[in-house]
Amino acid sequence: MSRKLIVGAAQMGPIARNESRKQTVARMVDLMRQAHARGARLVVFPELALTTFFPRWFMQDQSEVDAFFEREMPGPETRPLFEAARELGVGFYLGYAELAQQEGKPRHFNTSILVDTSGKVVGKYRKIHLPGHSQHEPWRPFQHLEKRYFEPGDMGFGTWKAFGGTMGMALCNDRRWPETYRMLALQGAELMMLGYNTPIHYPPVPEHDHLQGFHNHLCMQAGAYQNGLWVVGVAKAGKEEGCELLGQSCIIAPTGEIVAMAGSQEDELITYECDLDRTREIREHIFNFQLHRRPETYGLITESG
Ligand SMILES: NC(=O)N[C@@H](C(=O)O)c1ccc(O)cc1
Repeated sequence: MSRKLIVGAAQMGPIARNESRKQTVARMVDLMRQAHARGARLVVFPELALTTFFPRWFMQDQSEVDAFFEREMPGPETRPLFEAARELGVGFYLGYAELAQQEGKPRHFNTSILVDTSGKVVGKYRKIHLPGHSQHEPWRPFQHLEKRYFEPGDMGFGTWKAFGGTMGMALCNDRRWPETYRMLALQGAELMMLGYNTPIHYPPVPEHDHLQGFHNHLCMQAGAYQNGLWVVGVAKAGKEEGCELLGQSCIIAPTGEIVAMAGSQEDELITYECDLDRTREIREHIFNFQLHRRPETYGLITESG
């Protein structure tokens, strides 16, 4: 199998609170068709791609919260994505809010799945680094209640053999933590897929608002280079329910170079032919883990506190 994989980063523009799953999924299938026309075999969608970014609202009624969650995947409204994968031979990464039943209890996760070109789910990841807060903070112009509506992922960081390589998944805030990339690279990841929803306005430290775009690329470019992997970072962008979300979706080579970037705040597909063998330029040389890492000195990193 070829080690060259044309990957699409399917940035999405705003999703209104009252937009139905059916409408959103139709937008996504359209992006998959564009990807197919450009020869892509894998499309990466944003985090929580099926609905508006609901953690911006404080809700006390759990049924109101649960309306943003998927109880099955695929379900009736998301099935067209899986059918399109099969029809077009285009797999996808999808971020969504997952309501699972584990040992008879409801569990809420911020989840991504990897679906192959036959429409089969081959991997699942549950977001580990949940940002924000868990209580209503009325002083904020909008909330960021991920810590209220989700629990931290319970599956760890994983990789999957698919699309001719070793694929890793992460979600949004995970990209700011170097451990994310290293955990994936140590498991052989050659390409990391990551969807994000990043408000430009950061209420606790507004003097950093103008740095959102810089910090977004800074951490993903560093993560790609220091771990010798491709990074595909995909935004839900634009002014969503009055809240400005960062765009700048991008594909980053293992050298840390941005090789493709979205230029709009709307639904926009960017593609690039990623040669998975290019990971070797880094991993067999400057960051040859076997030769140069000194894990015996890194113990503090895994101690809590
Ligand atoms: N969906 C996310 O994980 N978003 C976070 C991020 O981009 O790291 C984020 C950004 C700004 C905040 O005020 C809170 C959280």
